[in-house]
Parts: sequence; structure tokens; C-alpha cells
Amino acid sequence: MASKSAEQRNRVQTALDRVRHQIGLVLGAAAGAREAAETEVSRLALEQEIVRVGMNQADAQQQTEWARHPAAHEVFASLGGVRSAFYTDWSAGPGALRDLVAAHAPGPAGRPPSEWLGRVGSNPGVTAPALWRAGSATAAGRDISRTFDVAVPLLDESHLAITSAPKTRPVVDALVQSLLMRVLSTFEPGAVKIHLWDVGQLTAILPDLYPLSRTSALSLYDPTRLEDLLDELAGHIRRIHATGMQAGHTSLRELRRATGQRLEPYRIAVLYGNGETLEPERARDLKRVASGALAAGICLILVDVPTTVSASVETLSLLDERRAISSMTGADLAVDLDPPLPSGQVIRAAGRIAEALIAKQGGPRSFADLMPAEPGLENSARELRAPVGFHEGEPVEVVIGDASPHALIGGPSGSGKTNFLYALLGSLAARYSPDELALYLLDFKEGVSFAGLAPGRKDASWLPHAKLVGVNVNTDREFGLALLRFLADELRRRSAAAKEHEVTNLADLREQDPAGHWPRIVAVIDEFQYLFAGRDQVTAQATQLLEDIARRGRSQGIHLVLASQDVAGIEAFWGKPAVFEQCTLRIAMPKARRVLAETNNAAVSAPKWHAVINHDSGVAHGNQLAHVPDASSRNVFVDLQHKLWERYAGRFARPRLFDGAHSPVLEQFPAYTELKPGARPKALLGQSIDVTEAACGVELPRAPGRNVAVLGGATAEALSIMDSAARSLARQYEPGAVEFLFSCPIEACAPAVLDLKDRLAAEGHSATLTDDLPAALTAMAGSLAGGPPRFLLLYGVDAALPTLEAKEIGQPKSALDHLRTLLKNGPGHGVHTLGWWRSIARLKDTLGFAGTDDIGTWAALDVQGNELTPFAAGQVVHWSPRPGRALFFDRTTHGAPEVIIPFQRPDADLAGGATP
Ligand SMILES: Nc1ncnc2c1ncn2[C@@H]1O[C@H](COP(=O)(O)OP(=O)(O)OP(=O)(O)O)[C@@H](O)[C@H]1O
Repeated sequence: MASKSAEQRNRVQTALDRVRHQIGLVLGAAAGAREAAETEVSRLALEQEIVRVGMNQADAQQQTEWARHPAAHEVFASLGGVRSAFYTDWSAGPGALRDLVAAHAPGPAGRPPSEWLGRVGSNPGVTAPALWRAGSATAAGRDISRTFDVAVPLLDESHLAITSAPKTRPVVDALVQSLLMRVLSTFEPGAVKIHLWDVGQLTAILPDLYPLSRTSALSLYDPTRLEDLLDELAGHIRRIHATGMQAGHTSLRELRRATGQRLEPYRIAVLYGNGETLEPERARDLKRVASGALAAGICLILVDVPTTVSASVETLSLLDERRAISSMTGADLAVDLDPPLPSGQVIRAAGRIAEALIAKQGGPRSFADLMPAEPGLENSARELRAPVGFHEGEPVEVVIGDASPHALIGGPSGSGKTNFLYALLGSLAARYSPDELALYLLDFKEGVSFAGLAPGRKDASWLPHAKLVGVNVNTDREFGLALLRFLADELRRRSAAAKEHEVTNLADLREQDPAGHWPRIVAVIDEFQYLFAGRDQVTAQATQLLEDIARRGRSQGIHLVLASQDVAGIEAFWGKPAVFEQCTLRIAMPKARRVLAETNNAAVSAPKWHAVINHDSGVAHGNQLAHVPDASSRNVFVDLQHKLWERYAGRFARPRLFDGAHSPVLEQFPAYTELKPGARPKALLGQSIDVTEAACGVELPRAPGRNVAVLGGATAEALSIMDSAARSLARQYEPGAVEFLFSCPIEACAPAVLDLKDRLAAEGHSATLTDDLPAALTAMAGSLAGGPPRFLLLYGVDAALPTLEAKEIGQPKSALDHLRTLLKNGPGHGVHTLGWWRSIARLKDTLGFAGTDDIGTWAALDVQGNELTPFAAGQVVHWSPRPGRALFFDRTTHGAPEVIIPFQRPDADLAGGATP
């Protein structure tokens, strides 16, 4: 037992000894590792210290201290190796930097002033040098071969912050001036705008540049009103962002590359502060401007303006009157600033640039200047973009697209609205082919302002982009409604296609459906306020449709351009803010009121033949003033139209012209010329007020109620309707297959009726004019069944009533009773009555107790809407009678009555007077 426990103890002891041994080994290793790590730390600390101070920069005491370090030898050796390797590489450094600057700062951007100062630049500004020379620096050793150029990025690359040292203001001025002169001398005049603000002064900032201040290239700002400059810059940024970048580009530079055009000038704003922080509001504004500026081609040069901006900023801090530290070269190298440009030469150079700019801007621009070099090259998938005028010689564009989908144009009579529309249409039509742009043009004004865009008697050409031209529609608000309905239908068609292709906008739809025809549609409605001119159904429907199109048209490429004499037009929007708000593009002609935002008075001061173009819902920062060239004088637009017509007319159909001042001619209507004998005869009563050229017809099958009543005392219109109905019906029967029976107790109308009767007879039809209507009716009522189709054309039934009411002695029924029978039972047997009653009361007398069902269709002239209610299935009828128009209703096809235009009656001078 004892030996067993001793044995056990021994085993434990041995195990413990092993553990102790192991721990000892581990501890020993750890101590060794720690020692090694400490040595390494101390070596690295030494290395760091030497790098920080600089191997050659340490004083003797420091050197001795370093030498005492156990790792001194090793560290010096390794750093020496790195250093010599670096200098071996760096020997090529200055040369590489010189090449870099030469490549990225060409011409005036980097070359000595003697080579460029005084010459006017020619770079159009589509691209810009990346660097601009400020001085030079020399690498260690100050050996000339180690000198290289120091240049800073500006324009859309980076801002520049300069910090002065005591008494260095002249040096800073020279530096800024030479940078500005390099930029100004690089680009063609007008491509750069300089804005100068100095907290301490108004008039003496960079005085050598003053020759430029009489041009738009240089603007000065009140020392107490930094906000004016910041507001202006913020306005440019927002505008450029809205019009350019929303088309998918993130910066103006990208947009320039994509379009190959400069589009906007470069802007440099120089702000001289005094080293004190700006008041908080200004500082905030400055930060905001700085962060969006570069993408809009705006660069800030901040002198002694302490601020932190979240954008790319390079710095130059002056050490003394000749040297500065730059963020481009790091804190270890001092930049030797270039000497100032000779003052006299700068003044002369600035003067030359100013003269060149004035020469370039000078002279009024013409419509021809709006034209592109080559027509029809632009693509409208993303937007429509076209210059409409000029500001200081630079084109000012209108952009119609996702960001500014609809336009509102206002200006008092004679201010040039129509001319502006022509400038816009011409500029667009010249840039976009009719495959890219379709125009629907409507003018509610009296006159024919768009008529020339459709083929006319004097000029057969038309604008190939125009699909519809509506003129003299001031009384035909229904035509405006028809256009809006058409656009709403097109909107639905496009939405459905977009849904099918699983896209949400026109650009994507066009991409997904390359074979489809999806031009952008621009609908121009001049004096659009007429649409809302009554408290009626037209106004209600127009409002609803306009709102729908305004809201959803944006993504489907359907755009509205609404023009109006300001006050009237804008008042029309009261209670309809949706349309107004969607019109983010506002164009205010001089003295236009309410088109721009309330506090924006730019239109008040706009000179004659100018327009304020604003893509920001009229807020002041979006203002762009433009001189609009004369586009409406003789032959100006017409010349363009001829060119475009010759180019495209073969491929694109002529536009539909709706001219409210002219009655349509039946013989010119396909709906008439194409009629031929068939089973369902149709009487044409007039032209529909519609986007497509449609005739409005009444089908007269053998069915109850298929009679036509013409109602009202307007003789000319009534004769027209009866005439076109009879002639169109006659066309649908072989000669001898139909009978027409006429009656006309109104003496004045007799010649017209006789003429019509003779025409039909000449065509081979049986056509009779009876002077004994009672007998004729009695005979017809007795022989309803089995006869040929018959049409009873009764003119002035009201005048015939007394005779019809009289009962022949011994006869149980009067002729009126027979007429009632014919109205009731005739249609079922192919006997249809087309009757004209000059008053509704007389129609009611005619029908007696039979009710209104026997009059299935009617065309009302000068009668009141409320009188028509019983004949329109009880619905309230709104109708303001007007010459040359009728209200038409067909019980079997209509939900509500529609306005139609009776055709022009041949020989309208025969009785009844001329048709309107
Ligand atoms: N930019 C322009 N340059 C030269 N003439 C112009 C210019 N704009 C308009 N005009 C001329 O001024 C006259 C009136 O212009 P316009 O018909 O365009 O005005 P409006 O505002 O449409 O007027 P209204 O509403 O009365 O028709 C026309 O004779 C037109 O030729």
C-alpha cells in the first residue's frame, strides 16, 4: 500500500516537473520575443524620428543622440538605401512633372506669357485644360534640372483657396490675375465669365482687367452683398442642373462631351475675404454653392475666406512675397510664384478680349442664327433642346423633357408671343426630324397664325412635323377638347406600350421597342384660356383632360405649350393648380404678368423683342433673358418650311387643317366620295369637330325611330343639313332604287329645294316636289309595306302644320295623323322622314302624345339647350347656339350631343342666303 502511494507521488512529481519545464521554456521564449519586439520598436521609433526631422536637417546634438542608439547603424544604412533609391527614381521626377504640366496646361494655360498675352483665345470650350500654371518649384538641392512647373486645376476640376501672408495682397492679386488671364486667353471670347467680389472694396479689384467690365465677361459685386453673387451662382447651378444633368449627365463637363458643345460659359468667382469667418448664413450659402459648382462648370477662387467645403479644393498659402506652399506639391516644397504679368500688357490684352467679345455679340441675331449646321440630326429620346434666342451673343435654349415637361408662355398682345412660338417651332423642326417630333398646333385667336404651316391655296408646302393645325377655333372650344382627348388617348396608348415593355419613360420605351414610332409630341395651344371660357361641360372636361396630360405626359413624351395673354390665361388656372404647377418652363414676354413667380420682376424690365426663359417654375434664379430673332416676318419661317418640306414631305402626310372659319365641302370629304350602294344607308349631316377629318352621319336602317329632325330657325344651316343628308343618301342607291319626296311650304327656300330635287333627278333618282303634302302623306301612310325605300324631305313642317291638322270631311284621320303614322311605322318599312321644324314647340305639336321616341336623331340650330332635354333621353343639354354650327344627337350612338359643322351647300346663294 505504502509503495503504491509512493509510486503515485513519484508520478505526480514527474508530471509536475514536466509542466514546470514547459512553462519555463515558454516564459523564456516570451521574454526573448519581447526583447526582440522592444528592440524593433525602438529601431522603428528612431527611423520615424529621423524621417520626421530629416536626415540632413538634424542638428549636431540630434545627430549625436541618434548615433548613440544601438540600432543607429542599421537604421541609417536602411534609410540611406531608401533615400538613394528614391533619388535615383526622382532624378526623372522633375522632367516627368514638366511633361505632365506641358500636356495638361497647353498654350496660355502653362506657357510663358510672352507667347500668348495679348492674343484672343480660340478654344471653343468644349474641353478645357486640366491645369493652370502658378509658378515653379525645385526639388532638394535647388539644382535647375530639378525645377518643375507647378500648376493648379481650375474650372470644373477644383476650387482654389489662397491664404495670404502679411503684406502679400499685391502678390495674391498678381497670382489671381495671371491665372484669370491664362483662362481668359485660352478660350474664345464669351466662353468664360469672371465674377469678382471683395469684402473690402467695390472698384479697385484687379483693376487691370477693367476693360472687360463693359462686357458680360466680368461682373463686380457690392462688398456688402455677397448674397447677390452667391444667389446668382446658385441660380446657375440649379438651372444647369435642371436643364442639363437631369437628362442623365452628372456634370456639365460630361454633357459637353456628350453633345460636343460648350452649352454654358465657364464661370470663375473670385472672393476676397479678410481672414474672418463669414456670417453663418453666408458661410452656409457658400458651402452649398461650392459643393455643386464644379459640376456646373463654376470654380471658386477664395482668397482669405476661411471655410470648409465638401468639394475638391487645392490650396496655396503664401509664405512671403515670392513663395507659397501648395497642396499640389506638399508642405516640404515651397512654390516660387511666377512674377506678375506686366500691368500695361494685361490692360491691353483685356481690352482686346473685350473688343473681340463685343464684336462677336454685336449685331442683332437673325432666325438663321438659330438654325443648326445640318438639319434633323438630333434625337428626342431624352428631351427636346433648341435655342430660341440669344443673350450677349450666346444662344439661349429651351429644354422640353422630363424636368421641364410643359411650357407656359405669357405676354400682352403684341409682345411677340406668336413670334416666339415660330422661333421655337422653327428651331425644333430644324433639329429634329418628323420621326422625332410631332406637332399639334391650335390657335384660339381670331386670325390664321398657324395656317401657313398647313398646305394652302397660295403655298402648297406644309411643315412636315405638323400633324394637326387648328385655326379660327375661337368659337369651337370643342375642337380644343377633341385635341385634348386625342392626346389623352395617345397617352394611354403609350402607357400601355410602356407597361408591356416594362419601362417607365419614353427613352426606355424607344430603346426596348426600336421598331416602334414614338416621337415626342408637342401640342401648342395659343390663347388656351378659351378652353375654360364658360361654366360648362367643355370647361369641366378640358380641365380634367389637361390635368391628366400635364401630370402624366412628362414620362410619355407628350408636352403642352400653353400660350396666353398673361392675366386672362393665368386666371383660367384658378382652381386648376395641377396644370399650372406642371408647367415648369415659363416664358415671359416683356411686361408679362403672373407667368413668373410673384416676386420675380424680370419680365417688367425685359426689353422689346426679348423673352425671359425660365425652366424653374418662374423662380428668379432660373431667369435667362434672350433676344428672340424675328421669325414671323415674310419669308422667314416659310423659307425653312420649304426646305424641310422638300426634305421630308415625301415620307410624311400633310397635316389635318381645321379652319373654324370655313365650312367643309361635302364633295371633298372621303366620307362622302367613298359612299356607295350598301345595306345600311347613312345620311351625312356635317363635319365632326374632331382631330381626324370625320363626317358625322346618321345610319338609317329599317328600324323604329330612325327619322331625322332639324330644329331651329337658322335657314342656311338647316338647308345645308337637309342637302347633305339627301345627297349622301342618294349616293348609296342605284338610280331608280329609291324615292325622294320633297315638300317646302316656305317660299324663300323653294329655289334651294328645287335645285336639290333637280340634282337628285339628274343623277337618275326618283325625286318629286309635292305641293299637296296632305295627299302625299295620306298616300304614303296607306302604302307602307312593300314599296321601295323612300325618304321624305319635309322643309318647314311647322309651316305645313295648319294644313296637315285639317281633317277632310268624312275622313277619320288628318294628314297629321298620317305623318305621325309615318314617323312611327315608316322607318321599319324603309320610309324615313328627314324634317325641318323651325321651333321645338311645333315639333312637339307634330308628335302629339306619341312622345319623342320617333325622333331618334336630331340636329339643333338656334334653339335653347333646355328645350332639347326631352329629345336627349332626359339629360341636361348645354348648347349655346352659334352660326354655322349645329348640335347633333343620335339616340343609338351618342352618350351626349356633339357639335357639328354643316357642310357648305352648293349654290348657297339660292334662297336661305349664303352658308356661314
Ligand atoms: N423678335 C421680334 N423681332 C421683330 N419683330 C417682332 C418680334 N416679335 C414680334 N415681332 C413683330 O411684332 C408684331 C407682334 O408680334 P406677335 O404677333 O408675335 O405678338 P403677340 O404677342 O402674339 O400678339 P397677339 O397676341 O396680339 O397676336 C408682329 O408684327 C411681329 O412680326
